[in-house]
Amino acid sequence: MFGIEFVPDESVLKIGYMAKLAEDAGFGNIWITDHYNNRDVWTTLAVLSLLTNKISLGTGVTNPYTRNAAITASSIASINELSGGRAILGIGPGDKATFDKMGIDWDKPLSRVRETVLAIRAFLAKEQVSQAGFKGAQMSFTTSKIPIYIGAQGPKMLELAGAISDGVLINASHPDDFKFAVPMIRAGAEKAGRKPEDVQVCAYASFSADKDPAKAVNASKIVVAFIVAGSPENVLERHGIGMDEAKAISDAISRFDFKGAMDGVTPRMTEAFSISGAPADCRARIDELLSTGVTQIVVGSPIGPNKESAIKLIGKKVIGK
Ligand SMILES: C[C@H](OP(=O)(O)OC[C@@H](O)[C@@H](O)[C@@H](O)Cn1c2nc(=O)[nH]c(=O)c-2cc2ccc(O)cc21)C(=O)N[C@@H](CCC(=O)N[C@@H](CCC(=O)O)C(=O)O)C(=O)O
Repeated sequence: MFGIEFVPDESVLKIGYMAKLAEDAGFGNIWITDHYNNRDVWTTLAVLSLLTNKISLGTGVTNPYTRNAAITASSIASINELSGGRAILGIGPGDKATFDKMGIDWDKPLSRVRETVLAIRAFLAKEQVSQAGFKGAQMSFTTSKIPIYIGAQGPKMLELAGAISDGVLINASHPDDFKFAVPMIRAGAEKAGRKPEDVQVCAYASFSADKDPAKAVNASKIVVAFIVAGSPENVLERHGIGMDEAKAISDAISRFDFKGAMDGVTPRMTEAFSISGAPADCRARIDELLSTGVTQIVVGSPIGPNKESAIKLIGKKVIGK
């Protein structure tokens, strides 16, 4: 199964046009990111509900801090009704950097995700909800079942996702990251008495495809730079990337010296943090990921040097392969 990520940092109608392209190219899911400074994720999903016919539509990912469980339940149920049952809720603990700017105290993210997912499930089942601080709140409408996926990287979040979610969206592109993550998801599912195969494992990867592999790799550099700058030490170590190299990139980013940051991106970093190159290169990496237990590839930013031609190329030469 192939998904595709769109970041609503351009007009919603432009995203709608690309969503239709993706549906026609054979993608099965669309994931819309949720950050306060971009177009609103729910407005975007509503427009996509009307512009597409069969592709699933999800938040990739929202969070439990900027909207409470009742509002998120109402929003995803409205999208599900509007799209004829194609909605998926993707929810993660959110971005600390973003919350710092919003003055939101990122306290107990693990517990907050757990209690929010369980409350949303109760709202969607039209129950009277008196958990997570609610006092008998209840939805006035229901729709068909909505899968709930969790965006996770850390060990405890991965285990939690295995225990309570229908799928896990993991920001990673390399088999070594999934050899680390999949056993934790499975352990979480087994501890909760679930079958591990009931939990979809999605490689939410930085992806860049082009007939010219060098052009594809070059287009991925800015995204890889941000991933390197934001990666915890244990992940950098796993890929043999030095803290000093990562710090040089993160310093360049904080100076808004994006060219300097991209110049600091090495082939090892591109290999570790993106799926990029010609279609055959991408397909080879995908096959490696599938062998680790990954069940869905999410084609994330930048998609390619030219988004529209990359969507068509991936449809023909990667999905269609
Ligand atoms: C909170 C954090 O979890 P994490 O899994 O590393 O979260 C990293 C990301 O998944 C998270 O930031 C996501 O929201 C990022 N994210 C997005 N975040 C956004 O805000 N918007 C997006 O659009 C978005 C997209 C996205 C797509 C895929 C994906 O995988 C992640 C994405 C963590 O530290 N986890 C620890 C647990 C920490 C812990 O134990 N906390 C305890 C106690 C801690 C304390 O006492 O404070 C608790 O919360 O109860 C762990 O898993 O081991």
